[in-house]
Amino acid sequence: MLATSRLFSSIAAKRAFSTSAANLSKVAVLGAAGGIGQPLSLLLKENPHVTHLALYDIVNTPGVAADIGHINTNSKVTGHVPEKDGLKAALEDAHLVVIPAGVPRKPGMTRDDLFNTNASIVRDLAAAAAKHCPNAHFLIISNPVNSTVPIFAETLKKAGVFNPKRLYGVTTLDVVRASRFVAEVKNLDPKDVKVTVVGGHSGVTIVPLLSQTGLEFTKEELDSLTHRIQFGGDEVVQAKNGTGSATLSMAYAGARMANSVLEATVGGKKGIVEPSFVKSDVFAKDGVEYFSTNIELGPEGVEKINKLGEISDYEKDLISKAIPELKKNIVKGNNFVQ
Ligand SMILES: NC(=O)C1=CN([C@@H]2O[C@H](COP(=O)(O)OP(=O)(O)OC[C@H]3O[C@@H](n4cnc5c(N)ncnc54)[C@H](O)[C@@H]3O)[C@@H](O)[C@H]2O)C=CC1
Ligand SMILES: O=C([O-])CC(=O)C(=O)O
Repeated sequence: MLATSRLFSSIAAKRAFSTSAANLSKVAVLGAAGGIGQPLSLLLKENPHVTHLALYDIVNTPGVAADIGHINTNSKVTGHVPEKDGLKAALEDAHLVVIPAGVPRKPGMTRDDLFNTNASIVRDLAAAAAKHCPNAHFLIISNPVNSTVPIFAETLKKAGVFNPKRLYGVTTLDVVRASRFVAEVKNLDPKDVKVTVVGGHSGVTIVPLLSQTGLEFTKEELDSLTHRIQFGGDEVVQAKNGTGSATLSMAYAGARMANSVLEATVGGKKGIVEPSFVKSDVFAKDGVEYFSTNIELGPEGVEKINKLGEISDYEKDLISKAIPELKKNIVKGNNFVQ
């Protein structure tokens, strides 16, 4: 748990000076018994901002909650299944809802191949969230993120409770991977390598801006790193050989994103920047309603959406390939609800 300790050491230090209950909050995880859900819930149990961790899944959450609930941090842990209004109980009073519910890929599948199963799961969870915790912050992990975020937004809109500042498609894993892969090639410590990744979360829609790292790359390095960052998920899907996709690295990335949102919204910390697939004007002129760039978080959620900044011709070309695919994915999500 070294990485976890590092992730939360700054909060732990802060907590020693400020234990005000008003700074703490309920977090619900939907899909909590799954490959991502379990390690993510474990990491959230270590987060001192969390007062109550509500674990919801269609199966097995009583066991997961009993297990995680023995960890001696301050938060209460409850497990919920659909019976006895479990979803309502998990969502009511939630400040943050993290959603890794849905099926993962098998070799040979694209993320879009998950649409038929996951779209309705995400829509139904969004409808429940609209009813029971309309003001919460929502982190969407379920794939295909490029479509599930529009689905979640459209469902909230239908219920008249959509707040674009509080809906985040989780693309953190792309920057976690990019940092690791670039550090490997350049023989650096990943903690010193920050890579901005923009666009969406699938194949060519994932656009790393390697020109902004301050590092030099040969054309060969650019090609292979760009490909590895865009298709990093496939490496795990193939290695897992039919048993799923990234779960542990995703739990790490999801816990980092959740912590950043908590730090900004309840911890009062300023200047936190994370990438996220949000409602954005950056490519609105091209008909792209949602786009991931670095966003600055504040007490209300998304405070400022950064533009791309200066990018190379190589990256302009990548963007031009990402835009039509993104547009298609977003329209598909929107149409599913309308
Ligand atoms: N955004 C990202 O970067 C990443 C996204 N993912 C996506 O996350 C999702 C989950 O992946 P895994 O945890 O590996 O899958 P998994 O199959 O291990 O777990 C999914 C869980 O969702 C639950 N579930 C299904 N329907 C539900 C419903 N209606 N309500 C609540 N829970 C429900 C299942 O019972 C299961 O426990 C997949 O769609 C996967 O593609 C995976 C890795 C990275
Ligand atoms: O590849 C997948 O299907 C899961 C995912 O989104 C990732 O690992 O980035």
